[in-house]
Amino acid sequence: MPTHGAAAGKTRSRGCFITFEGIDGAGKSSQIAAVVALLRARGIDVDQSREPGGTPLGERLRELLLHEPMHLETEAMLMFAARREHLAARIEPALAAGRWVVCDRFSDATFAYQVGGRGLAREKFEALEAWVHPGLQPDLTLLFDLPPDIAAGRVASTGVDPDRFEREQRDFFERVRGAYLERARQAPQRIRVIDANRPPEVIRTEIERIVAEALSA
Ligand SMILES: Nc1ncnc2c1ncn2[C@@H]1O[C@H](COP(=O)(O)OP(=O)(O)O)[C@@H](O)[C@H]1O
Ligand SMILES: Cc1cn([C@H]2C[C@H](O)[C@@H](COP(=O)(O)OP(=O)(O)O)O2)c(=O)[nH]c1=O
Repeated sequence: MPTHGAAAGKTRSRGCFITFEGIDGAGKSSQIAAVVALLRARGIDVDQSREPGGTPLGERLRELLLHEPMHLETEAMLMFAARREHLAARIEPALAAGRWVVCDRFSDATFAYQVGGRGLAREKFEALEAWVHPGLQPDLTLLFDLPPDIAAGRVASTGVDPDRFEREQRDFFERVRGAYLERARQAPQRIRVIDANRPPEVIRTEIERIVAEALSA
């Protein structure tokens, strides 16, 4: 974990990159604001963002990705095109300036949804990842893990019209969940699996402990 020199009043160092992941309805959006508030209360300069999106172009690509039917490989490449722009225009400059970046989803989501959920060839995912962000991964990823039937119930209860991904069936989300857990097993130091089938306050306490650990590392 990089030092948080700006917060501690030491020499400014590279910022920390934290991502949130999980299937739709896992509850990550509800917790991101709390983490950002916690970090800001500690004097850390935080840029909160999301994928797909995070830049004007990325948000336009998000609209297409969430609503326009397309080939699986088009979908994967557009996710990485939006990410390339996001890294160049926002993430890299922020981290280089010592700001922290808290992002709702990153490349683990492409592994989970496009490789796990849709069946994109792994080598194609790996090639895109190596092209778009060689040597860069989040410093910490909080993976919200939840059975798909419970997550689907939560999504339905919001009353918001489901997008192209949210309309997928349970077996799709079983594969997405499995791919996320596989990715977590490959990078256990970086990806912390959170049992999201608990009350929000309990999850929040656990996340605050993990982030506090990151702060003191
Ligand atoms: N731990 C939780 N227990 C029960 N309901 C939750 C929990 N966390 C979030 N929710 C509810 O589930 C819905 C989806 O949560 P949200 O944070 O938008 O999920 P995500 O961003 O992971 O798709 C919202 O209505 C939210 O209030
Ligand atoms: C970043 C990313 C998102 N997605 C999908 C997951 C989500 O269904 C959708 C939008 O993400 P998000 O806004 O996080 O959805 P929600 O808040 O409802 O959980 O995009 C991918 O399929 N691949 C990706 O690389």
